[in-house]
Amino acid sequence: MDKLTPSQWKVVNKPYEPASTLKVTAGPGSGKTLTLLYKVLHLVTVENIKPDEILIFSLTNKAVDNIIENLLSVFEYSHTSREIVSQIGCYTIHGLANRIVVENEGMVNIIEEIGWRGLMKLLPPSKRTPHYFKSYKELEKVIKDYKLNGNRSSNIVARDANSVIEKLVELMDNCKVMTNDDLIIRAKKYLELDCSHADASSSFTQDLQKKYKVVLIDEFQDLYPSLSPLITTICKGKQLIMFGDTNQSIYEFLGCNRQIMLQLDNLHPRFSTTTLKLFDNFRSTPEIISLASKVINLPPTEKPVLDDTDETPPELVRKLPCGVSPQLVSFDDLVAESEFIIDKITQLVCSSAKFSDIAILSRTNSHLTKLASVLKKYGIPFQKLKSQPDWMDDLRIQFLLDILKVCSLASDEKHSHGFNTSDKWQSDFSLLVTMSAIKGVGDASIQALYKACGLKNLSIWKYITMVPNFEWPLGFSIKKKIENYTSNLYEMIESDQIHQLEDPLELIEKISEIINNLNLNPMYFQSMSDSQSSSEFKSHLQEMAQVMKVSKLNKPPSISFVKWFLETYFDQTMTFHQAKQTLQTAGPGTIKLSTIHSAKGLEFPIVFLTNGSVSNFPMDTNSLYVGMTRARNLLYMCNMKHQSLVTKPPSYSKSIMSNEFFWDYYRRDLNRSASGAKMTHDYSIRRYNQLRTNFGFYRAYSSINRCKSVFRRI
Ligand SMILES: Nc1ncnc2c1ncn2[C@@H]1O[C@H](COP(=O)(O)OP(=O)(O)OP(=O)(O)O)[C@@H](O)[C@H]1O
Repeated sequence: MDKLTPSQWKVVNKPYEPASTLKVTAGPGSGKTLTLLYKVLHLVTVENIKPDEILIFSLTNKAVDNIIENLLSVFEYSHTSREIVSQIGCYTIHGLANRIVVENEGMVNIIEEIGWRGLMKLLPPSKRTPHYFKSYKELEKVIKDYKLNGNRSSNIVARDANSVIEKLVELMDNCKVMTNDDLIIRAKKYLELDCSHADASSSFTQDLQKKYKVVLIDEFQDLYPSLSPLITTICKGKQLIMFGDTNQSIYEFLGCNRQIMLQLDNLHPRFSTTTLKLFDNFRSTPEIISLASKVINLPPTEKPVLDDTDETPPELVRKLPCGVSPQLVSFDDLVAESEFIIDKITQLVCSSAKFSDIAILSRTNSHLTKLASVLKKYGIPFQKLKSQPDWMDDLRIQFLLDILKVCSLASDEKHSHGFNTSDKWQSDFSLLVTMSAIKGVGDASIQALYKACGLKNLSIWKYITMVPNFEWPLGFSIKKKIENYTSNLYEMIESDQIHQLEDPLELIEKISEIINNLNLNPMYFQSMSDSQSSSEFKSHLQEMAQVMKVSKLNKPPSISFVKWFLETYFDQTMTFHQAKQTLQTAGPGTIKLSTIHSAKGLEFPIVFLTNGSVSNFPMDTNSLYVGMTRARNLLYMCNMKHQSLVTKPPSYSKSIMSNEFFWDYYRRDLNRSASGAKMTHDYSIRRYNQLRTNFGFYRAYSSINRCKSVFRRI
């Protein structure tokens, strides 16, 4: 058990008090997450708060996974630690909102790329001039703006296009298609509704209103204004304990953090609000802290300034210098950058580092993908840390899920007889999305069909299966294509087969067969990166099948398998993803690849921080600060463009290998015994030299750019 410092104890020992706020502010590596964990332990063991009365929030799945994993070790003294931890509510804010909404409304669609592109198909051609919606991203922005501000929208396009946007929003509402912001607003609405009927049977929504006594928020600097309605509703009247560091705020593009913090600061009366600070830094070497402070513009040897809310003695804990400063290097291209990274990794693992000590952090996912393919070529084991598994981002899988939704929802529509029930239309959205992927079915046909359904007051599925085709306002060849679509899905929907299939593999097989017969337009999936090859699709399909198998095991008897999977696959995937990543960490070491955003709250002994191999885009200060402060001992920074940093081309050096002082320091820092350093220095150098010859690293890291003039002449 780590020995807490007096300032950490002060946070932990602050007594439980309903309707109060405790705000803990502290820099990176000061032990905020650790203090949060011990605070939970204290609440359960000393304050007699039951585990199921404690709710913990963070913004990213990774941060939530990290908290759950560490809670297990904090409670390990108890033989029921797993049970205790499983009772503590630990969620991302969107995960929690999703659960509330699904509990109250059944299956909902969170709109993603494929859905926005489907909606684009419904825009009248005149509105599809470049002036209006050049891309689905632009449409997404306008719809979000319209939902927030309606006719008051400051966006001219949203106001101009109002009637079109209005129709799209209506379709989204009818089909329960939501943006993440809608999800938050809907969840808040259900929390308020539940308040009014006190004796409704127990539910997740009610637990949130009545059961929880303490809400802990990790990384409060990541909150943004649209989360405010839900968070303030949940926290009001409870003890709110929040931890954060404004310098690490990297979600400002989603809105101003200060705005929501003001609301949270004023949630409870001033006399019930306390702010405490932690000043120590247990993570990074003074060399790293000094450079990071320069970036964020803090005096490096900042003495804590005490304010009237904090009498904590400034007993600073800092690591001793390690003797190696962060290295800043710049490159002409990806080849030179990756040679540098591979060479350094080789030196490090030929010394005392393990692959699992190393992380490569980048601003963008696309740069990570390029580096991943380089690591693969050199046979270096790596693992991508992602907030959600790759299969969920694969457009082909999203299409498959949409076909499942069409089948399930259209089949339900058969049983809905009320004229104004919302489930009468629910399949429309997924049906439009999937139909518009058929070769030769253009925007005009989709629009004409959708309009005709509106006039008949029928869902699209009912229209194309009940209305004779000579009434359809479509040309002959389009009619044939739509009939082909209908006949492929007909049996699955009309004979209720979709709700009878209980075997995940059989279900995938049947749906794949349908998709295979649909004559899809390959251009529809064009925006997928090259890396999403067919072998990747196969492995994504296998991963989805694994999640399906897990959901099959926990499916309640009262619901069909497909419905259960579609309602819960988001939650189930996250649980499965977390379990899988834990297993991978336990196996042979792998280098971690992550965006800076996904690495929030994590730490690694060695970090390569890269801004992209040829990027001229300066890294924003807070992201740079977050990236740098993930490192405990060694930090390499590639192509960093920032006013406070000076980079230079790398010169070839292997001095880190012979720095015995550093490697002693390193092993002590990670609590590794010297016997763990089984290789002698000479042996390490011999091994490295051999690998260097194999890999072809010589005196400098070669740049293809320099050879460009030669290529031009050829
Ligand atoms: N009192 C302590 N004694 C020893 N080590 C500690 C102590 N408190 C924290 N640590 C260690 O310091 C490191 C950083 O702690 P933690 O991750 O909780 O920091 P943080 O403030 O949440 O950082 P960030 O803001 O970057 O997410 C961890 O390795 C943790 O185990």
